[in-house]
Amino acid sequence: MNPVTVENVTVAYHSKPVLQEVSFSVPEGKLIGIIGPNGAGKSTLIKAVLGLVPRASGDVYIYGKPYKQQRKLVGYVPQRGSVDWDFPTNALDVVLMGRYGHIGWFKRPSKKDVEFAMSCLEKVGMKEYANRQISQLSGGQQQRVFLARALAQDATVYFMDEPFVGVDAATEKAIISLLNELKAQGKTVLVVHHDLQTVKEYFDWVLLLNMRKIAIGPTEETFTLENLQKTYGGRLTFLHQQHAIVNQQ
Ligand SMILES: Nc1ncnc2c1ncn2[C@@H]1O[C@H](COP(=O)(O)OP(=O)(O)OP(=O)(O)O)[C@@H](O)[C@H]1O
Repeated sequence: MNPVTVENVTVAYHSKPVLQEVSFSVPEGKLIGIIGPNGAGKSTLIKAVLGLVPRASGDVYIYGKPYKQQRKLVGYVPQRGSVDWDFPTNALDVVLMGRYGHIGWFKRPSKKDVEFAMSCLEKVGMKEYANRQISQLSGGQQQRVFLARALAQDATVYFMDEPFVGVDAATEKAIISLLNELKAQGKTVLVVHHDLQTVKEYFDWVLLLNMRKIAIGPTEETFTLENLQKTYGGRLTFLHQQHAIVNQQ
């Protein structure tokens, strides 16, 4: 069964549509890049799947059932910029938030939960920052803490919104090896991604989006100049660059 199925989803902000009749399914155990220009509706698509913005129409299924019934299966890494980092909390507590689906909101986390959260921090190289206030972490370190929180969720399907933005090369490598680890465990990971140069290297599948679904499928067949042209429109200089990228690889 498909981990994610989106059927005819339309989303409008203040009655202006930003996603129109988007339909697709993704296969299990793949890393899938969501690619498209600024304002294409990539973040909105993720939020619509997770029920964080209302859909004007359409349905979303996670392993064949509505998201509400499958919440526990789904992990989310929001855009770093969308979070209030001044909120007074430390890295460990942020990661423990990922466990609440398992713990229940009104119970205290057990020793086991804390140990598991610490092991997630260790995986992203942030164990020694467990007690550090999140406002006192660098952007890349904050991003790693978010990934640790997603790992703590122990989900089956992950949605990540631009996890590579503002991180250094070492952190980018750490994140991509983590994504590959999740994939090796049979998990499905959908990632909003901007750097077209790394698409072929990182992703098994791509979803090209610009208000509508332009194309979806295995990267090799789908990440073509023709599809990029359809996705990015007539930005000529830009497309020349893409032409070089597509031809280089
Ligand atoms: N809360 C909101 N209220 C009104 N309009 C919004 C809201 N959030 C997003 N939009 C608009 O919806 C469109 C799609 O935004 P979205 O953030 O989904 O695009 P994106 O593809 O993720 O862009 P980017 O690559 O710049 O992050 C944009 O035109 C944006 O201005």
